[in-house]
Amino acid sequence: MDLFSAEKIINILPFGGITNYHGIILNKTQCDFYYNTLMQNIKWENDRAIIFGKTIITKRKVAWYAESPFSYTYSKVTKTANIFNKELLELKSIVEKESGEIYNSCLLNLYHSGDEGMAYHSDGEKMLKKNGAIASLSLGAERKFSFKHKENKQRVDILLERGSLLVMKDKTQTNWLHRLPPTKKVNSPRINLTFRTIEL
Ligand SMILES: O=C(O)CCC(=O)C(=O)O
Ligand SMILES: [Fe+2]
Repeated sequence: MDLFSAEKIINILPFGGITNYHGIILNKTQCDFYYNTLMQNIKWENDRAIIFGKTIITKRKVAWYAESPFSYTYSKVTKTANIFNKELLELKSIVEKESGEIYNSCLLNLYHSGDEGMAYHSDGEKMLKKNGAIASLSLGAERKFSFKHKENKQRVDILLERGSLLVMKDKTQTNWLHRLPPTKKVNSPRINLTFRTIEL
């Protein structure tokens, strides 16, 4: 984070956590380049989710990348992380500079259209550093993102612009759920990268 960009960073949560919206941090050329390259080069896989005790395959695709090939268990399946490629290392460095935090892994999501989203959850897995920052970078279609407070159900919505950065930290995951609602208004793909710190 540099002194000149500090003024446009805002905490969008009224209480119970810090989630800073940094606005657009990538220019159009960078957005196009990374969107196209990641679409081609990432080892996208279908994701699994457990709904009412049944494992289903989601249309949304995912991929885990990290500094080292650590194993992780997700929806009862153990997988091994891919190693960061050149483009992910470049984006990690940009995001680290902008957020003032360091990350060692990245979960990527590919939503082919507005039909695909992600249900309310918080990212509090045991492997994640407690109250560590999660930095979310958006490419492709703009989508609405929603927070809901776990106790009083208060909602906060934000539009995640192309090339923008949202950093969830402090008590955000303890007190708030978040989701990417499906929408009829979008019919082009979105790629989201969430940089995280895994305790290895
Ligand atoms: O797609 C997004 O903007 C958020 C994804 C997310 O919440 C997650 O991967 O945990
Ligand atoms: Fe999440």
